[in-house]
Amino acid sequence: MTNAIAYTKISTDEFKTSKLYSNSSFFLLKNVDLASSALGTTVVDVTDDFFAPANMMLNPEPAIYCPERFVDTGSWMDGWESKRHNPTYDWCIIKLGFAGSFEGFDIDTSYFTGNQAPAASVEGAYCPEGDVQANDVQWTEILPKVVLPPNCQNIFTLEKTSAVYTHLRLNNYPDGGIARFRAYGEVHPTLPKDINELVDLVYVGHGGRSVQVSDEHYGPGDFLVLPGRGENMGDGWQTARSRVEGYSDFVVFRLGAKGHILQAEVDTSHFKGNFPRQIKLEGTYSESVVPEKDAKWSTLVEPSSTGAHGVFYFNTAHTDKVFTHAKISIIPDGGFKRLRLYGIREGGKIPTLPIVSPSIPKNLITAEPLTSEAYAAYGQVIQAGFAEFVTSANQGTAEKHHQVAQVVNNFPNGKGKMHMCVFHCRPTNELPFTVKLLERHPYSSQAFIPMTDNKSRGYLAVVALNGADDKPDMSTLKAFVATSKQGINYNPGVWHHPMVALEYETDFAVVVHESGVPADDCNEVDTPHVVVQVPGYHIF
Ligand SMILES: NC(=O)N[C@@H](O)C(=O)O
Repeated sequence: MTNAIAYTKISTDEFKTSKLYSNSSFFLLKNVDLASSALGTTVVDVTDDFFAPANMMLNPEPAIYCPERFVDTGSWMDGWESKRHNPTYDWCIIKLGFAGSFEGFDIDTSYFTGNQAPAASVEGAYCPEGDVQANDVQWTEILPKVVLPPNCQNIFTLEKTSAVYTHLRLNNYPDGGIARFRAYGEVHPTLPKDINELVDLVYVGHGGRSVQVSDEHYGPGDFLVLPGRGENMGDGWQTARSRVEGYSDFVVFRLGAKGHILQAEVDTSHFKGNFPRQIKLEGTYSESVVPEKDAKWSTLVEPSSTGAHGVFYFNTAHTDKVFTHAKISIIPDGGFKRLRLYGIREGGKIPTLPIVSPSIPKNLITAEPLTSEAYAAYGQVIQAGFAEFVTSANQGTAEKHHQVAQVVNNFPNGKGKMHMCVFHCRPTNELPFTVKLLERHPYSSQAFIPMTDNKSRGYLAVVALNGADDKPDMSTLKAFVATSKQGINYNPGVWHHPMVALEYETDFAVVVHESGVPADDCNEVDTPHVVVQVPGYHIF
């Protein structure tokens, strides 16, 4: 169907002041690149991407060029590149992370100099469910066939906003390479039907958009409201270093829906040396896209500290008020990964406060520091300084801390033999850590004693007592963070997770009795999944 929208091709310089990019109040909102993989957009199907995979077009990072790099199909290219001599044309169907309407496109042929796609067009389809390639799905041309010079951005603004689509089809005439495909527009918000449901009012999928940013030197303010928690610091908002006394950076968001803001979540994941010393949150009500200069701002969260690589929750003031915009300030500068503003839309029923953040998994426990007292029901901590009986030893050159742990052999008929071994443990790369199984040694205690070269952040001990059904009693599940100066001894029959070393490879000397009969030496069971967050590590 060809009812393409009239368009204007603009230069790269004009882009920064065009409606596609500018977040000044003169133009419409700064548009978001709905084709970005950062929004969850993916390639559904492509006719051919022999030289380079189509999904690379969706990478939010700019394309790069590595002329010296070759792969088995030819030159390595950063983008989509189909093979030569297509008698008709290639196409690529992408499923948008969020349905949206469009203001323009950038079909970027950077670094494709003799193998670029000479021409392209863009179509859209609205197919929230089912197969977008089914015969009854209607595809509408949004951008007609346009010429693509090599090695440059090709930016097209539409004379009017397109309809709302869930999928785009990029047609590549007849074949060749496209480095990046940007589809600038606005998310078509999908908010829960139940107005009393707690929602993240600033989330991009709910229509949240940045409308003013003081500085986004290293990463755009929009990144704060993207899905997920990103992969690294590049997925967050980050400013330049300020050198002015009393300075602070900020982002003003227009909420996806006006409402009561009840709790703020600030995620500083991967911001380990540049997280904000403090944050401040304000709200206002304005019918304008960008609040007026004299807008009245209410302080929802007074300047409050954050920290490295973590998630911080702040209950807000003025929960009775309805806001249309929120302003998050970072003092003095820096950056963080995500901002969530949990609230109730105007007209909805405000729940009992404070709320429990919906981002905290229901099956979450937090690891606590390992101490003899806290661990007593499960076994003993092997460390100096806590024994009841200490004597001088080694001609006065040492102290002997007596009987810090009970080494127990309950094997019947003397079947168990004491063994010492070493566990060389690689650190977990999964934090928060999900417990899915536990093990026990029915007849023997088991001691783990770290032997580190001081490169250890310690380890995680997850334990549970035995239940009446002879399975782990999950109500007694606890998680402890042990330092590299603490050993741990599991009492016979105490359920525990296999060793979880943190951050560095760690060797453990292990003392246990074994009979050589597997069922008597160790039992392992699957458990309901429990998420363990470890303070100071990547946490929810
Ligand atoms: N990527 C790549 O090698 N492309 C060229 O070989 C070509 O366009 O055929």
